[in-house]
Amino acid sequence: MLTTILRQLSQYTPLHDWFIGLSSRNVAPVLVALALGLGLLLRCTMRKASQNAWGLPLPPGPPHMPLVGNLFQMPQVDPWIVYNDWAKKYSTNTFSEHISSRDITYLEVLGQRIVILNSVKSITNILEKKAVNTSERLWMPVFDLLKLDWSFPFMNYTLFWKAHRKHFHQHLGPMQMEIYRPIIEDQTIKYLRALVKNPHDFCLQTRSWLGLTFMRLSYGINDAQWNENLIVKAQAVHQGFSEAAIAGHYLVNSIPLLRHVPAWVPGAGWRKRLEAAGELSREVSRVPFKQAKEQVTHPSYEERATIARNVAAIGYIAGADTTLSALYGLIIALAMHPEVMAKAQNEMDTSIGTDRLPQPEDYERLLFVQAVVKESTRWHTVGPFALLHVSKKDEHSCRILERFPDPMSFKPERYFKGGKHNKELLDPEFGIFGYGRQMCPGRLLAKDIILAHFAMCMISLFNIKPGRDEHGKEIPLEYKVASEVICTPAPYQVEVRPRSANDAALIG
Ligand code: HEM
Repeated sequence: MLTTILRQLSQYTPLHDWFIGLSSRNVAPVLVALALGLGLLLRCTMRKASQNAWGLPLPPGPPHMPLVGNLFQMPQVDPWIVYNDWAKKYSTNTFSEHISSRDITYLEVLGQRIVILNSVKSITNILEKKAVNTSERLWMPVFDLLKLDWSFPFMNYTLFWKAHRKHFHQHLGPMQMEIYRPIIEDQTIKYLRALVKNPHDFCLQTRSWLGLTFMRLSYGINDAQWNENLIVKAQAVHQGFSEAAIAGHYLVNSIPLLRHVPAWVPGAGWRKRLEAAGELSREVSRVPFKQAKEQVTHPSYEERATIARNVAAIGYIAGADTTLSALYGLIIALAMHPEVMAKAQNEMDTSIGTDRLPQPEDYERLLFVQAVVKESTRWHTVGPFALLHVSKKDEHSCRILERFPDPMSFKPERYFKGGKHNKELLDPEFGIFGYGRQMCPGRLLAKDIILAHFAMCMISLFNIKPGRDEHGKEIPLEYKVASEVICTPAPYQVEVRPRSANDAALIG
């Protein structure tokens, strides 16, 4: 039995061939070796886990620690490269005669079938046309400990999920953007003023601006301290979920029985951390809604309380880090391509002048700025694999690649042909926000923040350049991603300064 489990688990490690030869007689020394290895591994990951990719301290509290860290994780190669190789090796055409074999990769891991969709055609056929069958979610054992039953991105395709979706649309549809703009604008102005005074903390300030904006939008409370306290807790829940959702991060996801290991058992510290995060998750999903309801009138409070509070609570958790990652992608793209920045600034100066701040209405006219944002969301894809879709019947899950010529280059010009919109090219928006019935319901808000507020303000008011070291020498920028559930550019340093004194004065 033990040897079988070890052989199965070893599929994820470079030791697979060795484990195949394992017999029940030599299993004891292997277990001792594994225990020692595990101890070492936990020590290493513990040090790493005290900071996130951007070097920002993680919020206090749990759960920053995987049980079996990197042992079962994919090798440190960009996952899309691995999936592309798999597409060549393991493609199949079992599912439909209309889809070619390179469109789909079919794998079986620990008895679980995984289907990777490699093309727009297979995604449309499977996740959109057959959405009734392919819109379930994967519930992991660790989610029970994290008490994520309120979190609707993990709900199956049920009436309860539909009620959440409807509520989300009612409050984040195109008409509602007008209601939210004053809040976004107020927070944006505060952020830009702070940035002019202190351009060094660009990354932290951008994060804080988005966090406060999302909390204000979710609960309607304009109290920075209240919102900040809540952000710290929501961030801990988000971190817990992000780690839990990475395949192989928690052994309990592969061996659900481990859920029942009591927290006092030596080595079960992971359970304590998950349980503490679970308590925070309950708190975040209930308490702020109750407090806010006592303080403000917010349109959503009139609705069914459970759904309204679940939707409010997920706004920050699903929206803030995804949007932040997209902004970090845009910023590094601009800093690495001064010619693109100059062309976008020129378009803004000629279309709206230099004597006022850009307004959301302006962006319809700014075709090149729009192309810059489009290209940055393609070049730096925040969720390259969306969230897993699970099928009810024997069908499928996830997604990937459609070809753009020279895909690794940042070229907003690719969206134009003969001076006009290039209709031959796939709109990168296909895919960025997911597929079918579970396509991201926050996409209008995300686009509003990214384009109508952030991109226009940054491009028209600031110059963004590579950062400098203590000798004043430019630090070369390199785009790499720290790939997890949400892909974030690896930390980089940029210099963000107003283009002129006049620009700084416009912010007040
Ligand atoms: C650039 C920013 C964003 C990106 C790239 C993004 C991307 C995604 C993706 C890929 C999915 C999975 C869709 C699928 O399963 O096929 C998703 C789902 C979701 N997103 Fe977003 N998102 C962003 C911003 C937001 C914002 C601002 C909010 C909330 C205000 C939000 C709320 C949600 C929710 C609630 C779901 C789950 C939907 C469901 O399961 O029915 N997202 N998002």
